[in-house]
Order: sequence, then C-alpha cells, then structure tokens
Amino acid sequence: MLSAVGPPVTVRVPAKINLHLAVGDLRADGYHDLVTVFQALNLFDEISVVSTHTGRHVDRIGPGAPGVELLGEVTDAQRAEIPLDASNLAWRAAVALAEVAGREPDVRIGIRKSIPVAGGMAGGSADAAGTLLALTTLWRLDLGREALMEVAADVGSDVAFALHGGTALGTGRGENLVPVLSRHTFHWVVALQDHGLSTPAVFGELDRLRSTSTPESPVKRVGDVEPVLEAVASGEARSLALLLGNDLQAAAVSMDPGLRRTLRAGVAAGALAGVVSGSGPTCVFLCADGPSAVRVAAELSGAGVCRTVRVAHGPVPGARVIDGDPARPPRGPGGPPAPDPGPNMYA
Ligand SMILES: C[C@](O)(CO)[C@H](O)COP(=O)(O)OP(=O)(O)OC[C@H]1O[C@@H](n2ccc(N)nc2=O)[C@H](O)[C@@H]1O
Ligand SMILES: Nc1ncnc2c1ncn2[C@@H]1O[C@H](COP(=O)(O)OP(=O)(O)OP(=O)(O)O)[C@@H](O)[C@H]1O
Repeated sequence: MLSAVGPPVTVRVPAKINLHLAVGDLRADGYHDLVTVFQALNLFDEISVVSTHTGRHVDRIGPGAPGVELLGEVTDAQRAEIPLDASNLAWRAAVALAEVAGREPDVRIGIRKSIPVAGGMAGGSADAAGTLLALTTLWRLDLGREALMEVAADVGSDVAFALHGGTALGTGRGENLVPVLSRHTFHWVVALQDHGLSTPAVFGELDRLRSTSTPESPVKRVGDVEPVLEAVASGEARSLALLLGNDLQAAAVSMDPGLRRTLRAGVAAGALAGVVSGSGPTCVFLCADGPSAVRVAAELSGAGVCRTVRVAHGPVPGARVIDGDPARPPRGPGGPPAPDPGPNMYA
C-alpha cells in the first residue's frame, strides 16, 4: 500500500510481443532501424502514483519519500533484477515528464509486476508508459497525445507502444506507430524462462552474426511486413502462424541455445507456430483458439523447457487509468470492477 499525500492514481498497462520484427543495420547512434508489428497481450503491470508534495517540504527519506517501490507479492528474482533507484524506467519516465511539465517529480511510484523482467515483453517500458499516464492524470496535465508520445519515445523505444496498445506497425527505433486494423482476437501461449537476456546484448549478437555471415550459412532476414498486416486483418490464425518472424531470434538462440528446444516443444504440443518475443528469451506460441491454447499450455508446462507458461490473448488496449481518475467513480466495494476501464485518451 502506497502512502503519501492524497489518493493514488492507478494505471494498468500491457506487455507486448512482436509478430514481425525486421532489424536493419546498426545506425551511427547505436540503434537499429526496425519494421515491427507490435501486439499488446493481457499480461499487465499496475502502476500507482501518489504525490509526496506536502506543500511545506519534500521529505527525501522514508516510506513516503519520492521514489519507486514494488507492490504486492514480490519474487526474489524481481527484487534482484528490478532497480529501485534513478535507473528504474518508471522513475526515468517521471523525471522526463516533470521536466516537460516544469515541476519536481515529487511522487512515489508503486509497481505491481506481472510482466516478466528482461523477457522481451517490454515490462520496464510498460512501467514507464504507465507512469506517464498516471502522472498526466495526477498532475492534471493538458499535454496532447503527440507531446506525450514524444516523452515516451525519449524514455525508450517500446514505451510509446505500451501507451498505444492494440496492434500497431512500428518504424524508426520502434517509436513511430501506426495502428493496424485488428478486430479479431489471437490466442497465445507465453513460455517464460528463469533468466533474462539483455536487449543491447541481443542486438549486438545479431550484428556479430551478420558480420560473420557467409553465402553458405547466411543469417536469414524476415520477409515483407504487408502479408503480416493482411493476416492480422483477416483474423486467420493459420495465415498469421506462417508469417511470424523475428530477426532477433537467431541472436537470442545463439546466446541461449536452449530456446531451440522450447520453440520445438511448443509446436509439438499443438501450437500453430512459435517465435521468440522481441529480444527474448520469452517464446510465444500462436494457437488456433482459446481451448487449444489451454491444452498447449498444459502440455508445454510439463515439457521441462521453460520456467512457467501463461495463456494470453491479444490485442488488448494500451495503458488505462483504472483507479483514482477524478473523472471516474472509485474502484472497490460499490465502485466498478477494475478491468475494462474505458477509452484510452492516448490511442
Ligand atoms: C527488441 C524490442 O523490444 C522490439 O520491440 C525493442 O527494440 C527494444 O526496445 P527497448 O527495450 O525500449 O530499447 P531501448 O531502451 O530504447 O534501447 C536499449 C538498447 O537496445 C538497442 N536497440 C534498441 C532499439 C532499437 N531500435 N535498436 C537497438 O539497437 C540499443 O543497443 C539500445 O541501447
Ligand atoms: N520498471 C522496471 N521493470 C523491469 N526492469 C526494469 C525496470 N526499470 C529498469 N529495469 C531494468 O531494465 C532491464 C530490462 O527490463 P525489461 O523487463 O524492460 O526487459 P525487456 O522486457 O527485455 O525489454 P524490451 O522487451 O523492451 O527489450 C532489467 O533487467 C532491469 O535491470
């Protein structure tokens, strides 16, 4: 429970996967140009923000002081892996937004974590996006969507999509987004590992593999994005399954060869196809329908090829205020249930 000054604002924000991820060559600024199709899945982190501004002074130490904390059940791995200092992506987002708003980041940020850490599902980016939306609400900022998206892109390449949600085509570093027509739900099994992979290290490994590639054993690149967009629009899981592709997969598998077994096991369990999510090591499997996803998850969880599995679906909306918005009635007894919190101001 966060305690400070005033009621908290709580935002729910989804994980992402990449249905298609084409990676260009290394740019001078250390990034790679991408052409990617993002989809938001129903694995969510929750971000709660409270003001620590007392009107007299800002206490810099103690439980009500500005900063970040983990809420709810926290695993040892989360405690070890998630920094609670100024490098936390949620805090970096708060500092960036405060600068734009011309004020102090005099807030306490609570993170209830469900998205795997360093799993290629943009968990840290989700927390940054959730913080941006929560603080926009808490501080009653009248920023337009474009301005908020710009702050998001400065914090990280995946942050803008976490605000946006749904299915979207991403270009540039991944921050330039165009919504993709997707009225149909796709059913996924998500295979989580007990370790993470560093995103810059995976991009670096792809550069290394490409620099040592030979005509006899080339590093393959994914095909064009248009057929993927058509398959998404058609809602046909079997068409989409044939087109899932990720240029970072070769690099993730090179760094973590066990992922090959995980990918094979998902298809053997009945999935239509599997792919490494983003920079990995999480693998996602597209299934024919919801019941099939439940069966695949049950079989995969007994196969000894991952730490745990989750059944998920997408697309789902991006970051949403679920509690504390002055324009909405409170959640909890007497209030509305938490899920499905209405239209997204920023999508
Ligand atoms: C792999 C993806 O998840 C696919 O959606 C993203 O490209 C990664 O996005 P992210 O984690 O938000 O990445 P950032 O925090 O912006 O960048 C982390 C590091 O990843 C590498 N990076 C990231 C994005 C990009 N288009 N090219 C890159 O080379 C760079 O080394 C960068 O320093
Ligand atoms: N709020 C946060 N949640 C998780 N990790 C964070 C957070 N802030 C900073 N980090 C750091 O960022 C690293 C990457 O975490 P994250 O969970 O975002 O990886 P990822 O899902 O692979 O990212 P992406 O898919 O965007 O490449 C972690 O190892 C951790 O040290």
